[in-house]
Amino acid sequence: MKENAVIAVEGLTKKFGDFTATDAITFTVKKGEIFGFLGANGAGKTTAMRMLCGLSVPTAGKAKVAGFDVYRETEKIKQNIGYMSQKFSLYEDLTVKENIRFFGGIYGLSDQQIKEKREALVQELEMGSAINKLVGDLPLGWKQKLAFSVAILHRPQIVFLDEPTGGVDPVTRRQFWDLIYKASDEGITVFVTTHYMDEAEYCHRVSMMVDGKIKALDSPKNLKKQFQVDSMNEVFYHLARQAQRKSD
Ligand SMILES: Nc1ncnc2c1ncn2[C@@H]1O[C@H](COP(=O)(O)OP(=O)(O)OP(=O)(O)O)[C@@H](O)[C@H]1O
Repeated sequence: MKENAVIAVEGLTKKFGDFTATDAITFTVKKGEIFGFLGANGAGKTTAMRMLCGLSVPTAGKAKVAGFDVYRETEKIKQNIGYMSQKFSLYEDLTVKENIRFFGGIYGLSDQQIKEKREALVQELEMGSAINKLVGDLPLGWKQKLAFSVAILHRPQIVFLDEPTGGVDPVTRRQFWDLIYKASDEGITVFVTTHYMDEAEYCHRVSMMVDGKIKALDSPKNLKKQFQVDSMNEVFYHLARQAQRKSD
């Protein structure tokens, strides 16, 4: 593994029968880096992310996540990562406090650690008044910020975010990204999929996936230069229109 690489992927492939969902992808991600993992619907992002999280066995290729092998050390991987998706995050029928206690317990934190983390988190998110509210009753933007903070409660090496800000406006997304930058400054690596191009602009580097393959990978600035365009939106459009694969 390259020095400083917390994710190292080489020729990683996943087939479902004859269909190759993720096709020999190769890249590395550095400690503290914010790595955007982009692609049109059906490009193969979720499939790749599931392999990196130790939730799905690759068909071929190699990958190490937090120094652990995706074939043999999936339990170690799960202990060293955080995960947040639009679909699975917090329990809506538990309060903010109960969610923090529940996930803190799952991550193996002591009662004292959970209390300290909870106090810091509530202060950071300015959520003191909501601590005993049901998560289901909170505005979506608050839920997402809370879900992110809970996903890094145990200070994992890497946090995987699968379309974390779906459905909220650019201002709320920007606030969410302040939390991402803070985590990155603390050395947590952020691996994020998104369909929002304002978020792509916020990443240190972005990979663009088309039909299972990585077609471009660089900083937003260099990608714009490479494709001679002014925005990540145009970079995305340029690449995504090459896709043959139909989205679901
Ligand atoms: N378990 C499975 N069995 C068969 N095909 C699958 C399976 N999981 C995913 N696929 C197919 O693999 C392709 C890639 O899917 P994947 O969910 O990884 O894409 P994605 O880039 O995450 O898309 P989206 O942005 O819509 O979530 C799709 O064509 C999908 O239908």
